[in-house]
Amino acid sequence: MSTLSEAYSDHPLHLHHIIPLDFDSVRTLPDSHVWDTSDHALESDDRSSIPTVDLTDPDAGKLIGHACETWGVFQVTNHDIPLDLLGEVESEARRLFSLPAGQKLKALRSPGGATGYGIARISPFFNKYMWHEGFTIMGSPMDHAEELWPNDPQRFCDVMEDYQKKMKELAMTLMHLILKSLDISEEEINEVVSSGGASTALQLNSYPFCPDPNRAIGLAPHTDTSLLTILHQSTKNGLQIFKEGVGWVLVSPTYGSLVVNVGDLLHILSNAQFPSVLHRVVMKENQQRLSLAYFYSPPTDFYLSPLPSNSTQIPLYRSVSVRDYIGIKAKNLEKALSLIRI
Ligand SMILES: C=C1C[C@]23C[C@H]1CC[C@H]2[C@@]12CCC[C@@](C)(C(=O)O1)[C@H]2[C@@H]3C(=O)O
Ligand SMILES: O=C(O)CCC(=O)C(=O)O
Ligand SMILES: [Fe+2]
Repeated sequence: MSTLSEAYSDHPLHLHHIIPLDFDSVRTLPDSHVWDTSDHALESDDRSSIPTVDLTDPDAGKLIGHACETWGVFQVTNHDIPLDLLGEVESEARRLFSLPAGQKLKALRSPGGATGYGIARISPFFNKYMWHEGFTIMGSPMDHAEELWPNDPQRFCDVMEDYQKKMKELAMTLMHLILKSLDISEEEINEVVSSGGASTALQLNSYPFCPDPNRAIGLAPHTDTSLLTILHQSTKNGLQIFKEGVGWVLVSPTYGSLVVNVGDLLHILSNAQFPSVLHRVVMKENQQRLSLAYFYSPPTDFYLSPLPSNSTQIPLYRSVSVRDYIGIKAKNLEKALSLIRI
C-alpha cells in the first residue's frame, strides 16, 4: 500500500515551483506576483453566507447533508476541538513562519517530496506567483522540525500530532453524518471511512503582510483533492467560495468555528450530489493571515466510484483510485473531474 507522500512523489516539481519569495525583503510587489484582481472586490452581499451547523443538534446530519448539496461548504460549531489547541497550533504556525527565510529553507519540500516548507502545489498551473507560503505535514513532522529547531523540535511536533489526531476524529464523525444523509449503509460507510485507514495531511498556510494587496492573490481559485477539508482561519478575512448563480462569497472567520468543505473525492463518491467547492484567498487586510487546513481522504489504494445509493442514477464518473486521481489532478488541475466523467 502506498502513502500519500508516495502518491505525490510520482509528480515532482521544479525548485522554482517550491521556493517561496523572501517576503520580508521586498518593499514593493514584484511583477512576478502581480495578478488581475478586478473581480476580487465583487463579493455578494451579506445576505448570502454559508450555513452554520451545531454538531450537537439532533438534526446535524440532515443539515450537513443539505449544506453539502447546496453550498459544498459549511461552518461547524460545538465540534469538540479545544479552542486552546486551535490557539496553540496557530501560534506554532506563527512561530514557524516568523523564522528568517534562510532558516525556513532548511525545511524546504524536496522536488519529489510532499512535506515541508514551500509554495502551493498548484503553482505550476499559473504564470504568476501567489502571496503565500505553506508548510505541509503528513503524520509526524519531526524530520522537518529538527531542521528548523535543532534544539527544540518536540513542542512543534507534539502540538501538530495532537491536532491531527483530533481532526481525524472530527473528519470521521463528519463523514459518517454526510454519508448517512445519502442513505448509504453502515457497512459501505465503514469501507470508505474507517476500516482501511485514511490519507490525511495538515497544511499550515501563511499570507504575509503585502505591500500592494490590491494587486496580489493569496491562493488562486481551486478545489481540494480530499473527501473533505476542515479549515481553521485566523481572525483575518480573505477566504472566498464560489456559489453558482451568486458569485464569490466571503467566509468571515467566526471565533472557534471550523469551515468544512467538500473536496473532489466526495464529489465523485456522491455522484456530484455534493459538488466540490471552488475557493480562493484574496488579500483583504494589511496584516499577515494564517490558516490551518486538514485534508481527509481514503487510503491511496482505495477505488472510488459513485456509491450504490445513487445506483438508480447513471454514474457520472468512472471508478478511480485515490492515487490515480491525485496523478490526474497533478497533471490537469481543474480539468481532472471532467477527465474521469463517463
Ligand atoms: C493532501 C494534499 C492536498 C493538497 C496537496 C497535498 C498537500 C497540500 C495540499 C494543498 C494546500 C494548498 C492548496 C492545494 C490545492 C495545494 O496546492 O496544496 C492543496 C492540495 C489539494 O487539495 O490538492
Ligand atoms: O487559507 C484559507 O483560508 C484557505 C486555504 C486552502 O484553501 C487550502 O489550504 O486548500
Ligand atoms: Fe483549498
